[in-house]
Amino acid sequence: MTTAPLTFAIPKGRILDEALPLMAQAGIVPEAGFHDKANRALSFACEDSTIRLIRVRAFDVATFVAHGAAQAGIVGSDVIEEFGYSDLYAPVDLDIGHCHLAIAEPVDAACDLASASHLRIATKYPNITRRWFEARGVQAECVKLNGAMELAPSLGLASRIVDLVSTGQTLKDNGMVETATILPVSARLIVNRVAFKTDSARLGPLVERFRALATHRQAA
Ligand SMILES: Nc1ncnc2c1ncn2[C@@H]1O[C@H](COP(=O)(O)OP(=O)(O)OP(=O)(O)O)[C@@H](O)[C@H]1O
Ligand SMILES: O=P(O)(O)OC[C@H]1O[C@H](OP(=O)(O)OP(=O)(O)O)[C@H](O)[C@@H]1O
Repeated sequence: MTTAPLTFAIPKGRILDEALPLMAQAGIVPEAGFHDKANRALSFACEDSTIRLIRVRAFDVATFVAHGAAQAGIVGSDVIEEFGYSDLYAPVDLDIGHCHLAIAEPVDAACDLASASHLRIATKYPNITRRWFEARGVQAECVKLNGAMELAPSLGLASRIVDLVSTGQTLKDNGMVETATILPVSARLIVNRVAFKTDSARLGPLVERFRALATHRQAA
């Protein structure tokens, strides 16, 4: 009987450049076609034929793995927190993809965050945002956007945004200032909990390889 390859999900964009060298050290090396920008394929064989890669949007990495369509993957802790999938196990902080989730407002914001009881906030992270404000007695009405959050205040869509910040350049270039940090973010190895039990022979060593690499990076 031939066993199906393990499906390993990775995000298309930012994390990928940092994740690929780490994956290679853990024995996951995609076929050459993966690096061809003109290639529209979404699923790729690996040098190790027991693993195949799928390249999907960051939020979808968590969904594929939580539902068992992929058995493991790499995703930001922001995405893990936002979904809160109980079927996801995130055993290793990979120490890559560092940024943070923050509240930001226009430099000349009219209303004071401390005295507000209700706020309209543009974000890709409505669950994290609602929870954070609720814990501080503020009702957050979230307008879900998928990008370009920084435009929302100047166009009257929301008074604040909750978005990822890395260098702070995007906020600066759009006349905004960070007022609070909600969550530090880094990329994690994620595994489907059921698969981790039923396919421990393959997933156990894979997790251990990434764990050893992360420990080594953090010690360096
Ligand atoms: N400056 C940053 N801005 C956004 N995300 C960052 C940044 N630095 C690290 N990240 C991480 O990268 C992840 C986004 O990954 P990536 O860009 O691969 O997603 P994507 O699939 O291209 O996103 P989208 O679905 O928004 O198009 C975030 O979830 C976060 O964990
Ligand atoms: O602090 P900085 O270094 O400027 O990075 C932060 C920006 O990066 C992300 O956007 P991204 O470039 O991923 O595009 P997006 O708007 O499509 O999410 C994020 O949403 C911010 O807009």
